[in-house]
Amino acid sequence: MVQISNYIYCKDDILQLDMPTKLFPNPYYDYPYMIIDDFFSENNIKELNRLLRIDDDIEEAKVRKLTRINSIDKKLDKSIRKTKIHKIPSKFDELYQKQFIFFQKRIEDFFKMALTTSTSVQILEYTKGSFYKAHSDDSNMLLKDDKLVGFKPVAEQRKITTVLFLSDDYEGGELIFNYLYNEDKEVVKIRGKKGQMVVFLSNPIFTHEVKEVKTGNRFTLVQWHDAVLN
Ligand SMILES: O=C(O)CCC(=O)C(=O)O
Ligand SMILES: [Fe+2]
Repeated sequence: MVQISNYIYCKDDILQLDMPTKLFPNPYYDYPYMIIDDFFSENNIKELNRLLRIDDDIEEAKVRKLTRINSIDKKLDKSIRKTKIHKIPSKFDELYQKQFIFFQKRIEDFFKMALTTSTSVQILEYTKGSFYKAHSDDSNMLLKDDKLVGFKPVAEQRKITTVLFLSDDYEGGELIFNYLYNEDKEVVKIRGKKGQMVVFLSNPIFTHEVKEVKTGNRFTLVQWHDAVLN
């Protein structure tokens, strides 16, 4: 294991792989990711949950599946991802933008980057049985005979991922960082409280997964951000 911050370690084998977008935050931090408490207030979360739970304008999420090296099939692949997507209600889109601008400087200082453009906001719903298998947000995994041999960037400017937890009344559904471990050599598992945002780098070191939801509904608001390094 290689220590990448005061309390977090990274598996050695992953570091040997071909990974053009590899990047780490400052190694002197306690954690290599940021947690922002109360990005949304309790009242806002409550109102947004009410709207989402009656919203039936949902879409099944698609995943770009890498079939052969250099060939990406955009088929819906249920073995990789099973989630639904909601549009953010417009009132909350404005509120989200306002809050994001408020926290942007802190995010930029933490990662020593300047954010440029961001994707539009997506609200994901994970009902019982939903999951999202291990993936990196800026690259596809390159497999050879079912063995991971490296990563191929799909979005080189994409540097930062934000996940805002909108609910916490569910079991399962942990956000796992597959290659990161704590001091007790346990894989890093995040169980965000509603209203909390987790901010992490989008590169393969921060490959992540959402474990299957066992009960309840897990809602997250995700966004990917392009940035330039300071
Ligand atoms: O729902 C989550 O916690 C993570 C979603 C995710 O990894 C993504 O959309 O890229
Ligand atoms: Fe992701």
